Amino acid sequence: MRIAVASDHAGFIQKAPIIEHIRSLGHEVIDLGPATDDRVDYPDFGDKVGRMVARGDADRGVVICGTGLGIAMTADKVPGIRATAIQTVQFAELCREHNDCNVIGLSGRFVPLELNEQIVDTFLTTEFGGGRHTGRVQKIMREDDPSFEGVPVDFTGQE
Ligand SMILES: O=C(CO)[C@H](O)[C@H](O)[C@H](O)COP(=O)(O)O
Repeated sequence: MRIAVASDHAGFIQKAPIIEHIRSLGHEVIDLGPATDDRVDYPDFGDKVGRMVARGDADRGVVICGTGLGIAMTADKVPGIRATAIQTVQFAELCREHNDCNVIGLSGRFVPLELNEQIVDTFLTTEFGGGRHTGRVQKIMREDDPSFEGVPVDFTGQE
């Protein structure tokens, strides 16, 4: 697969080893920066990865900031992206199996590299489960999203 990767200054320390790790698994990596650990704004980099995955120029994305939260929030704003911050291997598995997550946010400050590498392994090897999850994922994406496939949305209880 082609994997887009980016960070901010707080995630920068883990970006190179995570890229190396992803390449060692046989994937192609597109490094969307930054090139140094100078202070930057994480939304600029979350957005770049989200757009690249949404365009289909990358299959999945990995974004790294201090917590993994803000950079994942930003990627998730791009239509077609289902991004979330992940801190455990089990959540990495479930975000793929249940949510067809295509971008994960990692914490460069609070989660050790070894655990983040295991999270990435799981994120890249777990397939979407389909079945009962398909319609739910469609409801996440709403009608104006390019990946919406026409499943009727029933937001029960919605005003
Ligand atoms: O975690 C983050 C956003 O969710 C960022 O990486 C930073 O840790 C956070 O914005 C704090 O930035 P700082 O300039 O390093 O204090």
